[in-house]
Amino acid sequence: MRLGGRIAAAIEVIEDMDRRKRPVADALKDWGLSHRFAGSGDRSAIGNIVYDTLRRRRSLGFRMGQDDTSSVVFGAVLASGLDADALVAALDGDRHAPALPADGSLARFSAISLAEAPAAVQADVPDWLAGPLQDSLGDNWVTEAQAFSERPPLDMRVNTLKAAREDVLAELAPFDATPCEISPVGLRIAPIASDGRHPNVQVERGFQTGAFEIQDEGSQLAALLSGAKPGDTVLDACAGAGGKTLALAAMMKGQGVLHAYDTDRQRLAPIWDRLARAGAGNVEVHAPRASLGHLHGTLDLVVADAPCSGAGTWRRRPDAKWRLSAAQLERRVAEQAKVLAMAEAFVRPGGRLVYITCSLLAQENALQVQSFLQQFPEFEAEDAARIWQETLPDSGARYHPSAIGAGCGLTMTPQKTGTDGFFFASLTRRG
Ligand SMILES: C[S@@+](CC[C@H](N)C(=O)[O-])C[C@H]1O[C@@H](n2cnc3c(N)ncnc32)[C@H](O)[C@@H]1O
Repeated sequence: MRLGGRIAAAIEVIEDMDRRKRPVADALKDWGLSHRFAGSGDRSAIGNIVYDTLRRRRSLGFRMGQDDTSSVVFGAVLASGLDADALVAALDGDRHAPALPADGSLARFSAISLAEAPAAVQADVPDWLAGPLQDSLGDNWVTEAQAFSERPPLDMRVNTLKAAREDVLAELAPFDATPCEISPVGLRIAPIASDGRHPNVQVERGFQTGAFEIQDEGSQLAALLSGAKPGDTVLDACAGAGGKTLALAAMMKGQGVLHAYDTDRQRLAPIWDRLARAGAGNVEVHAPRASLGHLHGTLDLVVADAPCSGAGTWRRRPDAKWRLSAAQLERRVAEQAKVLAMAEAFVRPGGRLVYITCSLLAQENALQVQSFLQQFPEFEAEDAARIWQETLPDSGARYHPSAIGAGCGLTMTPQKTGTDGFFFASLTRRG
């Protein structure tokens, strides 16, 4: 396919996503199924155009002077480094190319400065999120939000139950993997450049044999900060597909008991295969509706990796940024309060409740913790800065906890820690 066909395909995918109000990954998958002639190079190029467009949908519309889907897709192609003349030349004679945007918008794109745009446009977020993001991220919120519009790296967590980081690093050397800057068990492959795509590391021997998992560095750090250790009794109260469960199991080195629970059997389903592959032998998975009453008041550590807006993952799921509504956010906040109220009952006196979200919104994070502490005064927040320093002593000055927002919790962001956005708080039951 030539560039014109790829642009036309990207427009088709985004229009399908908008019309059917569904995740972009589904729209892309369907496009692939109904266009089997497209090769893998075309598919990744189209995917990149689609995701680049969604990450910067508003600012691209501003720079083009119009925000219809075709214009913003053309904007994303220009933003990738092709100038307007080269773009026009590349489409010349291509019968699959869509019509060029209205006169002047290609020229306007490079002439106009984004600094002239309203803050929410510069930040590439819906208007209603400007206030909550400013309240959550402070004066620097536009720069913070812009970092969520960058392409993300591919991060992996080495499973120390099965392998050492150097061994996996050697296996992934052909893909230019490097050690993560903060996580001592993390490896990173840089964000996709131009038309390329990340390697399918899941077909590598190390993945198949459980030596590593795909997991964002922020998620790895949140698990490490929880401080689970060999011999502990732990509950992963929102285990989902087991991303944190696997990380906690590795920290516990097979000693102690790790209970994994989730209310959604569909989400929990992959956990069995993943645990087997990882060699995590000390995990007891509890099916939805199982009674965990016998564990009340007994556990050293309860991890509540709560359902949330997912705002911290906008680099990877930019479509979610535009779908999120104030009503949905309110629902997530209510669910989190419910999860915390469920989870606290399992913590023994002196034990800890660790609260994690992949969000940066204060309503889901610090304010949620404050409201919990008011309702359950037998808990107190630990100093998150101290936990960061003790857990990650080699994380360097750039990642000094004061830069990450210490207090009742820590917020990691692409801008501050080079990770997805994550919030972490540790609450101790007095006793
Ligand atoms: C952020 S996801 C968990 C991700 C998972 N811990 C991981 O690292 O892969 C949140 C999970 O909470 C679950 N959940 C929602 N409400 C719950 C509740 N009241 N009790 C337990 N789990 C709940 C959801 O089904 C979802 O799987």
